[in-house]
Amino acid sequence: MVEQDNNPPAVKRLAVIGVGLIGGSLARALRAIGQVGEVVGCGRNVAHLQRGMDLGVIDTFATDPVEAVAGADMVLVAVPLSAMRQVFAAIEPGLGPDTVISDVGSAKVSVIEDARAVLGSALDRFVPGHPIAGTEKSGVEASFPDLYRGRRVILTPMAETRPEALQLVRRVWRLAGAEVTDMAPEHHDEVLAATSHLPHVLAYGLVDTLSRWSDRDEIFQYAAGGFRDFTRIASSDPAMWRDICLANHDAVVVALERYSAALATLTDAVRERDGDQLIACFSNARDARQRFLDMLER
Ligand SMILES: NC(=O)C1=CN([C@@H]2O[C@H](COP(=O)(O)OP(=O)(O)OC[C@H]3O[C@@H](n4cnc5c(N)ncnc54)[C@H](O)[C@@H]3O)[C@@H](O)[C@H]2O)C=CC1
Ligand SMILES: O=C(O)C(=O)Cc1ccc(O)cc1
Repeated sequence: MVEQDNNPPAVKRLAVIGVGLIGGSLARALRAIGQVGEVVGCGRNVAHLQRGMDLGVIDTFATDPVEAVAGADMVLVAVPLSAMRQVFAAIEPGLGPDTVISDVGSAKVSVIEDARAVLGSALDRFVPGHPIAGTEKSGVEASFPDLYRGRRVILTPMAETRPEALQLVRRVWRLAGAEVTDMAPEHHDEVLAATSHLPHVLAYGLVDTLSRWSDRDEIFQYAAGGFRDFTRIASSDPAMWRDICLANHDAVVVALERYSAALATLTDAVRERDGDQLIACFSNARDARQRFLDMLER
């Protein structure tokens, strides 16, 4: 049943800076339930913004960030991590005294540093956020309204974040169907380095290595479903993942080093034909993955 009533929408005017997979999906989710009055898109590419209008994701657009955020009660910054600081600086002069600003960046410490550097007096209305939902696809065409349904969103509020700003952002993500959790930004970056950033680097590393194994792509012809499952995320946007590795470098290096040590131990076990150690590793991994799947179903 679509939730629709005569109450005013949660957000009267939403400005989405960066109308791609993530920003476009939140706009679609709120529109689908009548919880946004108007969506203004902002980006650098007019053809992409026009596509967002044609798809019904945004109502209107502006390429000037100040124009885009004028009169908005909420601004969602959904651009690559390397563009965050420049976008915050560009929107700052257009923000109203009560405009709430949030972002969706995959690393949080770096985004908070960017906001602190340029958001000025609007910093107390900035709510750093990260939806743990996405796909390997990019762009507004890939956006869909149910992306956040049943998924988690992590908010990493700062000491100065106003409670009413946090409340609005929390409400918006809940309306989109997400389960919202608060977390310290440093902890967020460590956890996501392990569960998201490391697997992406591993998938890219595996496919890159195999593609160089032979000068043709011959070995891929013999890959089974497991290879496809393991490497889906290597189809993700390389520039986005470069940005994530650079923004969260300390935690990603720690995760990679821990994984490398575990891989060295596994290599020894295979070399020494230590079947017991292989069984111990594989069984523990299978049990842990089952617990993970059970958690998803709860
Ligand atoms: N793709 C995913 O699965 C997830 C991505 N994220 C984060 O969300 C953010 C956006 O990612 P996606 O939506 O996947 O990317 P996307 O490529 O689909 O969309 C990004 C949009 O930002 C625009 N853009 C780039 N630079 C800009 C600038 N300087 N000013 C205005 N617009 C600009 C692009 O033209 C594009 O429309 C990234 O920070 C990423 O780390 C978070 C969760 C999941
Ligand atoms: O495609 C997938 O499975 C993902 O893992 C998507 C994703 C990418 C980046 C994030 O910060 C969060 C989720």
